[in-house]
Amino acid sequence: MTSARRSISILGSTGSIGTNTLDVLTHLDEADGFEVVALTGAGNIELLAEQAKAHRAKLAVTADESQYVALRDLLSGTSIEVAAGQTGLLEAASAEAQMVMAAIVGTAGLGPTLAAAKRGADIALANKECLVSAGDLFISAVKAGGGRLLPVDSEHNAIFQVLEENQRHAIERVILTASGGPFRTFTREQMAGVTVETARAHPNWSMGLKISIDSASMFNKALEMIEAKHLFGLSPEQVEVIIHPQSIIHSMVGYADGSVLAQLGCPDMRHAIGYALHYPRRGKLPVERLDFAKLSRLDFEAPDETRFPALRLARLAMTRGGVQGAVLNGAKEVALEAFIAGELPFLAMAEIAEAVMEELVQLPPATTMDDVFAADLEARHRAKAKLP
Ligand SMILES: NC(=O)C1=CN([C@@H]2O[C@H](COP(=O)(O)OP(=O)(O)OC[C@H]3O[C@@H](n4cnc5c(N)ncnc54)[C@H](OP(=O)(O)O)[C@@H]3O)[C@@H](O)[C@H]2O)C=CC1
Ligand SMILES: CC(=O)[C@@H](O)[C@H](O)COP(=O)(O)O
Ligand SMILES: [Mn+2]
Repeated sequence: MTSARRSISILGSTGSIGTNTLDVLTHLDEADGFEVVALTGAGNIELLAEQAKAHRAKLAVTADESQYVALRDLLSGTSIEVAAGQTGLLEAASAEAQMVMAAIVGTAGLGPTLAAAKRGADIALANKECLVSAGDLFISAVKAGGGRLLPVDSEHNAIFQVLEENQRHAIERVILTASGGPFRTFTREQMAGVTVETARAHPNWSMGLKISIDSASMFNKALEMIEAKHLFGLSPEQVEVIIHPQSIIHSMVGYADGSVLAQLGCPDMRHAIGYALHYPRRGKLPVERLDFAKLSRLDFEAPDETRFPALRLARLAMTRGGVQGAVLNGAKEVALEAFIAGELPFLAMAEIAEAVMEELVQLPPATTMDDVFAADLEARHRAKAKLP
């Protein structure tokens, strides 16, 4: 008896996670294969059209409404439907695919991912901002929809792999590994004048522009601390960070008996993506195998919250709770865009995020998603007002 092929939509298929996901799909055994339902991108419509044709997608969506006609022209003569804008993204998220890879960058991914979660799709979650901004409300939406939440962010995927469900009561801590980024050994004086080009040059991972710069400021790890808290139901004190410059250990779980379980692999996102696509089984993946003799050593250092204040801000956001995660992330996104545009120095990103968090410390906790979006918007307004 043959079982029906599973189906998947990829929100953000033209990005780093999106293209890696399509690559993994092409390498899956026939029995593990997926039909591709919807693919979405934003500015890169040539790649989106190419992907949609190659993977026989039913729907291709650009988030950029001004690109609708151009995308439609690129796909004319095919049976692939075309849509654009926020409505198009929601159409893609709502199309009947069993799994949705959430790989849009930033808070822009929250609305569409939520729509997919509410209709009960399994969510392969790369977009950490969903959990940073909406936290437990996002988890509740997934639970109410009835789909699975499969972490794709490499650290959280690692924890998911080694977290023994029947030992949940005995989890003492999770230890997120951090590469330290390109400025791991820099003084604050050295960091003051860094450029986008040096900040985007991650030592180990090939990723999109924004997450690469977030790794350099360690805002990426800050977001991941908040992501881990919500994903695994932890207290702020249970979330630790350790600098591990080689990015071979992707994270660890420490148990009440002192044992620490870790997941290791080469720094290649196809590990985490492939794990989510195969889940709950494991399957073959086209990734490099670790050669421990060549590796010879793994290093660790304590994180420095003075040089990388983003980590301190994450702890503040976790301890305060409420909408402080949404505020931190919204303000950070505005500051990051300004840094990328050459309008803000590197160290000012954390200064702006902290100032906005202090201004909005009294915002009440979110009871609905509208409260989350409102907090995000307010944080953006406040951050914009602080730009030079
Ligand atoms: N890259 C990685 O290895 C990892 C990424 N993540 C997380 O995964 C997410 C995606 O990251 P990454 O793949 O690096 O990002 P990229 O910048 O490479 O890709 C982002 C994707 O989102 C699309 N996009 C951009 N802006 C919008 C918008 N406003 N509305 C809708 N779609 C938009 C882009 O379209 P287009 O390119 O066509 O403009 C692209 O498809 C992020 O949340 C990141 O933090 C987590 C762990 C690892
Ligand atoms: C691949 C991945 O999950 C990234 O989030 C990565 O962890 C970034 O590296 P840093 O540890 O430098 O933030
Ligand atoms: Mn990560």
